[in-house]
Amino acid sequence: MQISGNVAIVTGSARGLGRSFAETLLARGAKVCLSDVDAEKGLETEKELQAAHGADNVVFVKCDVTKDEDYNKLWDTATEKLGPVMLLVNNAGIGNEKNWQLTMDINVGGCIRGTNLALERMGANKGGSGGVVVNVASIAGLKVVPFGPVYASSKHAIVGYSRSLGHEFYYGINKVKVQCLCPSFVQTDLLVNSKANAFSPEVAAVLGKIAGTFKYMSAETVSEGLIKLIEDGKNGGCLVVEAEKEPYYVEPPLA
Ligand SMILES: NC(=O)c1ccc[n+]([C@@H]2O[C@H](COP(=O)([O-])OP(=O)(O)OC[C@H]3O[C@@H](n4cnc5c(N)ncnc54)[C@H](O)[C@@H]3O)[C@@H](O)[C@H]2O)c1
Ligand SMILES: CCCCC/C=C\C=C\[C@H](O)C/C=C\C/C=C\CCCC(=O)O
Repeated sequence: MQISGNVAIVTGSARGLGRSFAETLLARGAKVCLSDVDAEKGLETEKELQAAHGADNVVFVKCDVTKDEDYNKLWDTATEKLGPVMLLVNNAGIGNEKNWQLTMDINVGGCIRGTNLALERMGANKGGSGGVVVNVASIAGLKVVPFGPVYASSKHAIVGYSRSLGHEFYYGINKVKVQCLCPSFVQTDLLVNSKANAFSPEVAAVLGKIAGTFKYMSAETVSEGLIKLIEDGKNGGCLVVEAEKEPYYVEPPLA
């Protein structure tokens, strides 16, 4: 899909990777609707990005991805203020092994709620003109993660969901491409919060050593991966982004 001139929604974009995705899409000529459960930080980010990219190109709408009614309002406001939405990046996510229900509801439920709404609003079979959904999974959706089994299972679910819905069978009906992005580590608040909500002190200690164990990438490196995924337009594509490697597509076995 061409990015310039199109309208995108990015969930969880008040900070971290979501903010970087929004900045990169804006730099490529898209209009972006920021959204987050944290309205204070979201409005601060809106102000900064409007100053950098133009007040008519960025808007913030509060949306808790666990709430259907918030998603509906988000889509309506984005369309009203920026134009027809062609790209949804389901990015909001947490790592809370203690509150596993919340982790599943945000990480998996948020992607499914957002994707369902996107199919309803963009689907060619529903009067829309098609579009693209990118679900932000993680390399934790493809690997064993001893320090985060709940987080890993939420990300495995997103990979399976995106690859399945990204099947040609669905595209033939709705003309909406569904893809997923699987980054390795980036230093964001996610890691800090995951450590605070770790399953046990032993696991928290392991999370405290991530910096010395794995290589971090910049958020910009991951954002370049997002752009590649959107521009390649590989329906059902699952793109891995790791430090010091070119981004690469994976097809888990038994496909
Ligand atoms: N940081 C990494 O190393 C890394 C690697 C791979 C994938 N990811 C994924 O990238 C995404 C973004 O993570 P990040 O590292 O930028 O984390 P982050 O904590 O910096 O940002 C997450 C954002 O999501 C928002 N959020 C939390 N709950 C929400 C809800 N219910 N509704 C709406 N917004 C909500 C937060 O307020 C925050 O702004 C997550 O899905 C994460 O799993 C992160
Ligand atoms: C308790 C939650 C787990 C940690 C969550 C915090 C940050 C998350 C970052 C990313 O999503 C990556 C998470 C795990 C990566 C898993 C394996 C790393 C293997 C890297 C490699 O082999 O190169």
